[in-house]
Parts: sequence; structure tokens; C-alpha cells
Amino acid sequence: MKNIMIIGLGLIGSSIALGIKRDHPEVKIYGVDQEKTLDYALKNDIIDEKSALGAVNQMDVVFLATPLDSALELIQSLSELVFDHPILITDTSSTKVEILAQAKALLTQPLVTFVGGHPMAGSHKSGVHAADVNLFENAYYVLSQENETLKTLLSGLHAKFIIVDAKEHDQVTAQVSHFPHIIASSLIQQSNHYAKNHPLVNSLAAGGFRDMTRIAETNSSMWTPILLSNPKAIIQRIESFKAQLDGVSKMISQKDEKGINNFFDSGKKMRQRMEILEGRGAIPNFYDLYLSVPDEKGIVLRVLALLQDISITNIKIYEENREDIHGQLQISFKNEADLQRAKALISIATDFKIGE
Ligand SMILES: NC(=O)C1=CN([C@@H]2O[C@H](COP(=O)(O)OP(=O)(O)OC[C@H]3O[C@@H](n4cnc5c(N)ncnc54)[C@H](O)[C@@H]3O)[C@@H](O)[C@H]2O)C=CC1
Ligand SMILES: O=C(O)C(=O)Cc1ccc(O)cc1
Repeated sequence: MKNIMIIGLGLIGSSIALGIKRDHPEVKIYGVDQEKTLDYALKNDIIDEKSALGAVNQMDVVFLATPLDSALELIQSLSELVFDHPILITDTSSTKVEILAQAKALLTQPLVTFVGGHPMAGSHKSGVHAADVNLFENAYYVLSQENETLKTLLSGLHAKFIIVDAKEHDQVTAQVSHFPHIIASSLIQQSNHYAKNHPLVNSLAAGGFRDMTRIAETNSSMWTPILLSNPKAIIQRIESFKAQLDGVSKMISQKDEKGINNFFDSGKKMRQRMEILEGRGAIPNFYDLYLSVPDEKGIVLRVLALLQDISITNIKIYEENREDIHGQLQISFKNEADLQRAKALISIATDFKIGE
């Protein structure tokens, strides 16, 4: 397992590269992407060498970390090469049925093993500049079959490997990943159209709106192939959601106060139950601390100094100071225990209001 090629050094490919290097500095990582991406990756020690598809026969493991449509084409190209030693090929695509079918149909040489992969963490950011060695920490990493070589190679990602059947994977991710991206983009577009006659929309949109629409900032080159690759399951989720919205609409028009109360109470209970689940899956930032801090110089550093012994996974600073936003600082932790320790430290040392 000496030579690893990563094709596609965007958010996922470059974060995987950093994760591999963390535990396996001995392996050599070759990158394939556009020249300027490779320059950046080389300069920032994300890869060890620039490479090209033609060098694939010298590799032990190859990652396809491009958008799904390119990954499908790459499998076609790889199938045309003749391999003279065992090679493991894996991908990171957000759907699994189509790519596994493509690999099964085309990667038929006995020396080639294909294992489907999908790290269930990411962000709306893209590209090599967003590389993050901690991106996959504690997240599930779906594999289509057991493969110790891959798990060992990826140990530095600190992810949790899970074997999932491709069809089941695509149905579940339609619900919790693909469909939410459609909702986020729809919500932004609906509001944008509305703002034409109601310009206040842009000023009054608050924290809830921001939370709901963060993932609308994502990339069409990534999401278009995902939706086209998983049509049945996604359309089913859309239809079921329409029925849910119709139900709410009906309760409102019938002034069904009890029904509306139940609707929100059940949603709240379900969300809270999800938060205490051990595995956090693709839902990031569950262990969040929301802090209202005064608008003073050095305030962020002061908070960070208080939390210096606790591992922080993400920090967001909101500049707006409105009552309906949780607070100006959002700090994310890896687990509930760290979050509670942080809350205790902050309340002892400051009078900053801790949000719910
Ligand atoms: N962004 C996310 O949160 C997650 C994405 N994924 C999946 O991982 C894959 C990669 O996603 P990201 O890293 O976010 O995308 P990205 O847009 O950040 O990076 C994709 C990279 O692939 C390169 N590329 C495209 N076609 C190529 C080709 N034929 N040869 C070489 N390089 C090529 C692009 O230049 C770009 O640098 C996608 O299939 C996506 O569905 C999986 C989990 C999370
Ligand atoms: O930004 C987010 O919260 C995500 O939902 C990240 C994500 C995007 C695509 C995937 O296939 C898996 C995870």
C-alpha cells in the first residue's frame, strides 16, 4: 500500500489525502486534477506528487473523488487499461447503486477490486482550499463491502466505517441528504422571488432561515448528477413531503390548534431524540454552543482561551446582533461531554448568555 492516487482534489479528495497522511506518512499520494489545483495541493502538502491518469498502473489504491458523472466516466477509462498487479479502486460519490453497477459491468479484470465508498460528512464548501483533516472525524464512512486495506489506509480520518447495501444507502441518503439540499435551494429561491415585491425579506431573514439554507450554497456540478442518479427515491421523498405540507396547510385553514401543537411537539421530540443518538451521521454540528458575546476586541480569543483544553470542531462568528439569532458565536464540539464542559467553563468565567 505504498502508492495512492486521488483523482479529484476538491473538498473530499484533499481532505481524504490529509487524513491518510496523518496516520500513514509513509504512503506516497499522487494527485490528479486541474493544474492549478495540483499546484496548490503540492504546495500545501496535501499530495506528494502531481500525476495523471496514465500513471494509474503504478498505483496500489485509486480514489475517485470527482463529481459522480466524472467518476462514472473515469471507471470507463480505467476499464480500458490493462493492470499488471492488484489494484484497489474506490470512490466517494454520494450515490452508490449506479457507480457499483458501472464498476461491476466494466472493472472485470481479476486484479481489480472495486469498493464503493461514501464519507457521510462534508460541507457546502468545495475545492482544494476547503481541505480539512478533521472533516470526517466521528462521521460514518459507508463502504459497499468489507475491506481491511481501505479501512487501515483511512484510519487517520477518524471516521466510523459501516457496510451498507447500495440500494438501502441510496434510499436513506435520498431522505437525509439529497432531499434536504432540494429543500434548502427551494427555500432560498422562493424567498428570492418573494423579495421582489417584499424587499424586507432580506433584512428580516433570521437564524432559522440561515440554518435551513446553508446547504443551498453547494455546487450544481456535484448535485445535478446526484439527483439524476437517484431519481426514484428522491421523487418519492418529494411527494411524501408535499403530502406533509398539505396536512399542515389543512390544519391551519381548519384552525386545528391541537393538531398544529402536536405537529410541532412531535417534531421537537424527534429532533431531540436524534441529537442524543450515538452516531451523528451526516448531520454536522449537533454539539453546538451558542454564545451571545459583547462586541469587543479580542472576545473570540478570550472564549477560545477558556476552551483551550477542549477539542473544537468548528467555530462560526455571526456579526449581526439580533434577538432572533442564537448568539454571535457558534462553537461546535465532538460530543455531549465536551459541550457540557465548555458550557460549565464559560458560565464560571463569564456572564455571557448561553443560548439553547
Ligand atoms: N461536498 C460534500 O459535502 C460531499 C461530497 N461527496 C462526493 O464526493 C465527490 C467530490 O465532491 P467534492 O470534493 O465536494 O467536490 P469538489 O467540487 O470540491 O471537487 C471535485 C474535484 O474533482 C475535480 N475533477 C472533476 N472531474 C475530474 C476529472 N475527470 N479528473 C480529475 N479531476 C476531476 C475538480 O476539478 C474538483 O477539484 C462527489 O461525488 C460528491 O458527491 C461525498 C460526501 C460529501
Ligand atoms: O453540508 C452538509 O451538511 C452536508 O450535507 C454534507 C454532505 C453532502 C453530500 C454528501 O454526500 C454527504 C454529506
